Amino acid sequence: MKVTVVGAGNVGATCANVLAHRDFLQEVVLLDIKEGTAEGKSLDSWQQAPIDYYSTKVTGITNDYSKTADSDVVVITSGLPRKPGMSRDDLISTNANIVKSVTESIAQYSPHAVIIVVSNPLDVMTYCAYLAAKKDSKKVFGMAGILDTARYRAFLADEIGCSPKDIQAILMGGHGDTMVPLPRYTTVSGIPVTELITPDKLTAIIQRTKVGGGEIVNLLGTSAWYAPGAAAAQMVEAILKDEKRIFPCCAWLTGEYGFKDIYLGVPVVLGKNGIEKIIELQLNQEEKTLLNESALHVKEVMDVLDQMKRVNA
Ligand SMILES: NC(=O)C1=CN([C@@H]2O[C@H](COP(=O)(O)OP(=O)(O)OC[C@H]3O[C@@H](n4cnc5c(N)ncnc54)[C@H](O)[C@@H]3O)[C@@H](O)[C@H]2O)C=CC1
Ligand SMILES: O=C([O-])CC(=O)C(=O)O
Repeated sequence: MKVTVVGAGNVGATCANVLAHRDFLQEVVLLDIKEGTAEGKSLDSWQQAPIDYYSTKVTGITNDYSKTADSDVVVITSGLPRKPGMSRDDLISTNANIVKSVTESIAQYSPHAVIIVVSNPLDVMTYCAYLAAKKDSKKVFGMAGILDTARYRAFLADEIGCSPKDIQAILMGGHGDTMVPLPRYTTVSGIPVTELITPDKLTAIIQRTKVGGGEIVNLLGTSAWYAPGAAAAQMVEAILKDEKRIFPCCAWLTGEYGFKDIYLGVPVVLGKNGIEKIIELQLNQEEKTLLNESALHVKEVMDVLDQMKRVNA
């Protein structure tokens, strides 16, 4: 089994390193456009192997896509991260060019690969990769929901005073400040979260989750990478081990939840074929309204991408 991670920056290198630690892959290729970056981080990862006991070697490559040939899964993390004061949407023009050209190269050498997009603005970059890959949408999807629910779960664990392992949650919508955490579908080892936390505290945690990416950008001057890299690796593992895990992922909708022709975060089953099923929850009116607002925002930014394509055509 072969995995390629494109972009050996903070998120991509973390993802490759987490995959190496999982120790189930024959090959992980880490590719970057910047000479030496992928090679250096791969070497560092291999020198960690005797300490942390794994045998999966990451191979670093500068921009030679022939070395990525026949990958089973490709994770695209190439692109600019935002800086304080920026929104994810501000990255659209630079990152759309990068994601389009990377996806075309990947499609040429690994026509059957499942593609997981991480670059921002996530929902629209996933759409961009889908257009460039020209393949079944069940094999082109985005990572955001695992990260966003992980933040929500971590904040809840702090507040409740329990292990984050025991918090199950789902969250939907775009990967932006309009995302929709779902307290009705949040439990702590089966106990409804509302029995363990006051409504005010829960509302504050939902709000903090929505701007969780920005909180880290303001602290670091760039965006997060440990949790995002691990989240993408978790998706890779679910696919290659055919685990049928249920995660919130950014998926192409064809009528689910009343939406068509849009990439949006929804619960899916992940297995060897990529997205094997989109799960449709019975949302209440308030949840539907929030999801509609989020979808409207994503659609607006998708329209910007379509407009850019027309100008560049
Ligand atoms: N979906 C999500 O939840 C998250 C998304 N992100 C996004 O992931 C992306 C990467 O973030 P970081 O790793 O922190 O950025 P980074 O700047 O550390 O790394 C990006 C890497 O992409 C490389 N790159 C640029 N153009 C390339 C090309 N054409 N081909 C190959 N490599 C290329 C750069 O040389 C750099 O090493 C950003 O767009 C960021 O906003 C970050 C965190 C979470
Ligand atoms: O906030 C950002 O720009 C990066 C990202 O998507 C996240 O960490 O959620």
